[in-house]
Amino acid sequence: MTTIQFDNVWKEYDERIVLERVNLTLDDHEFLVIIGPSGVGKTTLLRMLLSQETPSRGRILIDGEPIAAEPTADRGVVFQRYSVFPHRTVLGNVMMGPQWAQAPLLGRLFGARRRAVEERAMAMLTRVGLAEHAGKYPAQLSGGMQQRLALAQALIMKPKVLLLDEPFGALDPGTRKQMHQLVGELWEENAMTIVMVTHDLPEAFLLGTRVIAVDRPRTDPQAPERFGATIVSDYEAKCRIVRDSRRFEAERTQARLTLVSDSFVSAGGASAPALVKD
Ligand SMILES: Nc1ncnc2c1ncn2[C@@H]1O[C@H](COP(=O)(O)OP(=O)(O)OP(=O)(O)O)[C@@H](O)[C@H]1O
Repeated sequence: MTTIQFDNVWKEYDERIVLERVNLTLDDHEFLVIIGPSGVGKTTLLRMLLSQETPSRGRILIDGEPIAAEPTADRGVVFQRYSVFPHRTVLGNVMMGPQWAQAPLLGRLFGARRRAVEERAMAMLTRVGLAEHAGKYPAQLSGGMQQRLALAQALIMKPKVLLLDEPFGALDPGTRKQMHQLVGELWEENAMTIVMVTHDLPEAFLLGTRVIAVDRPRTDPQAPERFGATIVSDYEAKCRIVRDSRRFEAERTQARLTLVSDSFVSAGGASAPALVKD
């Protein structure tokens, strides 16, 4: 269960007001999409949700508590340009987060603990369709594959909130469509809250349960820094019945996955891949 609240949030850089009076309450398992003109402050909103920036005024609450001052593992992020590490293999990239979480000094695990993380990472790579590329380096992958890797890297940390900053902006239309499908499925399966920035309106309404437009409602041509942007429109992008039926479908899929993996364990005595679709 994750709720997010922006309570009269402002962001100023020196004399310049970028965002003002941002008030927003997000329900659990929402897929919020932020749209708006270039330079208006969309990424700044995401960066505040990651604790990479702090509000100049107001506060942000997650599950009713003030947001942590530092970035934490329960908030994952995928950027437009690849946030993966070029000198690590695909598998190495996905294993990195859990290894640092469990071994904060060395960033490396050994023995059974390493094998357990490797198994989880392989299951995640299977889920995003990259298992057969586990030994490759990011430069050997296409743009869409690199974004799937970035998603796997974020999701293995089981974030409560996933932040997506124009994650499909650099992809061709076909790959984009596949990524829409994948992100929609992962959102349902992982029961997390997603906040995504995009410039693509159809994409916003296809994926979002809620879409907000951010813009400057007033401007002073003599002093453009005087007024900031805020939420100027707020659309419920999917009616309750569509959301409920999608959730029902996801729960059915999850139940099938559990069944498949249980029968695999009892039949073979070995551990099953965590996520295998029938
Ligand atoms: N660290 C910073 N110091 C000063 N100004 C900044 C800083 N970070 C962002 N800004 C300014 O804040 C404004 C909003 O930037 P932001 O990147 O959030 O916009 P955006 O809506 O995401 O833009 P785009 O759609 O082009 O990515 C910009 O004018 C930018 O120059």
